[in-house]
Formats: sequence, structure tokens, C-alpha cells
Amino acid sequence: MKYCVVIPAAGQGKRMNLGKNKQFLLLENKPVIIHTLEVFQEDSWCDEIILVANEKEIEEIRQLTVTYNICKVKKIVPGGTERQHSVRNGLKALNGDRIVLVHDGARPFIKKEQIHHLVEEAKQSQAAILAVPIKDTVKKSEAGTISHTVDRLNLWSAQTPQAFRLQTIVEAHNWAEKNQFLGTDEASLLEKLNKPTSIVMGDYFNIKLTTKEDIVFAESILRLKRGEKS
Ligand SMILES: Nc1ccn([C@@H]2O[C@H](COP(=O)(O)OP(=O)(O)OP(=O)(O)O)[C@@H](O)[C@H]2O)c(=O)n1
Ligand SMILES: C[C@](O)(CO)[C@H](O)COP(=O)(O)O
Repeated sequence: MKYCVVIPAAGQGKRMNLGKNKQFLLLENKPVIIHTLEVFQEDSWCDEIILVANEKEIEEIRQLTVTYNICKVKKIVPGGTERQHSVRNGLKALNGDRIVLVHDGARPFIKKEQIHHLVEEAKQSQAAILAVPIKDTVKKSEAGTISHTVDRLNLWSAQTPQAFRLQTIVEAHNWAEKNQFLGTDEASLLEKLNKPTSIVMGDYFNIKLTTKEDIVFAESILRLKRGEKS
């Protein structure tokens, strides 16, 4: 079963506060974005990667794809001011009736087995995302005071990849642009169109590198992965 993937990597990495895009942060001497790209390069189900990069970083990232032989990267397109705009630019590079995944470049620990479960679900339901059950108790607060505790029974922490029939997600992005709606993930756009999206169990190792603490977690995950291989 084949799919293509749009990988948004055109953020600023402000919360990581490295003074540069966290995609270029080295984990065991390899840039974060390459860790992520290698998963899809090595997955026989993936037939095309569309990478979205900051305009000024396109040449640097293109050189990395050559150095690491990520030959499935067919296009590198410029990002936008928001993640949603970057994803939209990536989707514009695709056509045909196919399953497209959207996966954060900042999530390097996605596993092929989970991608395949997600693609199989999206094939059936036209839309599916990886997610994990929330582990903490969730509070809502106004001005620093708890207003209420959110019932965590059916609360999930959405991850990526998020998988869609291409025309379904393009329709959702077109609606969002027309209505100037900004969502923090693709599934939130489908919700606005009352289109159902399935949840597929992800895992807690599929972290998004966001703040400096995540570098420590990432290095531990890599040590664990190395231990598994030895
Ligand atoms: N305008 C944007 C914003 C984000 N992203 C990408 O979307 C993914 C998830 O975004 P996030 O973790 O928020 O990355 P940043 O926007 O770089 O982080 P920050 O919000 O801390 O600046 C990342 O791979 C990021 O590069 C993007 O392509 N274009
Ligand atoms: C898409 C996402 O990774 C799902 O959890 C998340 O919404 C991205 O949020 P960010 O603030 O753009 O990192």
C-alpha cells in the first residue's frame, strides 16, 4: 500500500531557543530532519517525500538530502508564516488520488509499523491520526486559577503523521483558507467540515522536539534504540 508524505520543517524553533531552526540540531551527529527523513526513505510503502523548508534554508536542507541520499525527496517547497500554511504549500505539490501523510520534521522517532497501521486505517476511513491517551490530569484555568478539571477519559494527545485521502485534506485546507481558520493540526480542519477522523494508537516515544528538555529525551531514546540493535 503506497503513500506520499509532506514534511513541514519550516518553523523557527522559538521554544527550543537554540538561535536556529531545531531541524538542524544534531542528534548523535545527525540533523533532526535527517533522522525523520530516513524513516520514510527506508519505508518501501513511501513513494514520495515533499519537504517544506524556510526559503533561506532550502539550499542547506537540499544539500543534506544529497549528503544522506534521501532520494525520495522529490520537491522542497517554501514554508509559510504558520505551520498550516507550510503544509498547504506542500500539498500543492501533489496530485492524484492517493494517501498523503503530514508529519512534523520535529518528530524523528516515528516507527514504520505505526505508519503502516495509520495508512491502512486512512485507506478505509479517508482520515486517521496517531494519538496517545493523555496521562496527566488536565485543568482549565483563567488568570492562574483553576476553573475546572477536564474529564480525561476520552482525551488524546494528537501526534503526527496524520493521514488523509489527498482530496479530503486539500478540501479542508481550501475551506480553512477561505474562512481564515487556523488550526494546529490537519485533523482540526476536517472537524470544521464535520468529516470523521479515526484515531490510531501511537506511542509515547513519538515525541515532538519542542523545548530543550526534549533534547535530553531524544538522546535517551536514541541510546535505547542503539541498545536494541546491539
Ligand atoms: N511556519 C511553520 C511552523 C512550523 N513548521 C513545522 O511544523 C512542525 C511542528 O511545529 P513546531 O514544533 O511548533 O516547530 P516550530 O514552529 O519551529 O517551533 P516554535 O513554535 O517553538 O517556533 C515542525 O517540524 C516545524 O518545522 C513549519 O513547517 N512551518
Ligand atoms: C501537529 C501537532 O504535532 C500535533 O500534536 C501539533 O499540533 C503541532 O503543534 P506546533 O505548536 O505547531 O508544534
